[in-house]
Amino acid sequence: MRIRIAARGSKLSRIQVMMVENYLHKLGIETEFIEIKTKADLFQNEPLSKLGKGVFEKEVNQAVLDNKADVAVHSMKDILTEISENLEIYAVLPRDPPFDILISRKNLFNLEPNSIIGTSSIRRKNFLTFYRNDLNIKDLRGNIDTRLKKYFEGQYDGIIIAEASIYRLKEQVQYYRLDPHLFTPEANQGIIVVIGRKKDETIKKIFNEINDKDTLEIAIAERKALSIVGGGCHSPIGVYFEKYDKDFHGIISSSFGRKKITIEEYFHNMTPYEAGELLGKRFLEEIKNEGIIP
Ligand SMILES: NCc1[nH]cc(CCC(=O)O)c1CC(=O)O
Repeated sequence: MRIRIAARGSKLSRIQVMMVENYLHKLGIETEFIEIKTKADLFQNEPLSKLGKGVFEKEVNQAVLDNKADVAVHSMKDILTEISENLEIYAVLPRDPPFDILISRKNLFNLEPNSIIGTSSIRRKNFLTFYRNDLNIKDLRGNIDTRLKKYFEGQYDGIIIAEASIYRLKEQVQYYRLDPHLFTPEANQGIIVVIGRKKDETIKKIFNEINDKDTLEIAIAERKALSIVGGGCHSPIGVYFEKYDKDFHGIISSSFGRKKITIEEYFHNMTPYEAGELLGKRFLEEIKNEGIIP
């Protein structure tokens, strides 16, 4: 048995594939890596907002649909919009650190005024300006290793990225973890997902053994909450769920100029769909009450 795995060729993407391969090799299954170039790789200097939807995953998933590969491996937060009806989620790996981090020599509240902070995420920009409207936010694009290089070269006083990236690349750098109540991560951040063809029962079964059930439930709750509030890929709204035994704990938050709306709640005896839906609905109610949406 040999499984062909499609993914992007960036350093982070290759490591993510190796993490999936480790599980397969333990089951005695051989693997083959198939590198796919996506829009995000071909236009590394363009702002993501200009490239449109599906920049990280479209071509990778297409390789699976075309039977050039058996499965696709992605950062799950890059596939928050609906996937093709002929594809489905086969498995998720246990979640890596889900938080955002500030890579800097000073923490968020000790940075000098006018410090140059790099991020291209609208969610991160909005949270940053909510806490510190005296900072100088500069765009920061490229693969994670490119972004780190720009920081080490001194182009920025700090950059904000996902902790999972540093964890997977095993980079040694000083950083500060951003509290999920203050800086709520993007839905599904830190989760690696394997996607395959709907009808391929043999391969689906193998990944069923690898799947981390709690992580999948958390991922579903976060996706459900985001779909209720109408956010897609790279939404300005952060969503974060944790699971304790049978209970879910959820945070949803977004900054609107000088205002920040954050809802936090525990959900007892509920499915991830129900918990996600309730959290999303409470957030919508709140932004209506606050006059943010009519
Ligand atoms: N948008 C790019 C992207 N997609 C996934 C990750 C991090 C890894 C993960 O969340 O699994 C990153 C980098 C970042 O947000 O800093």
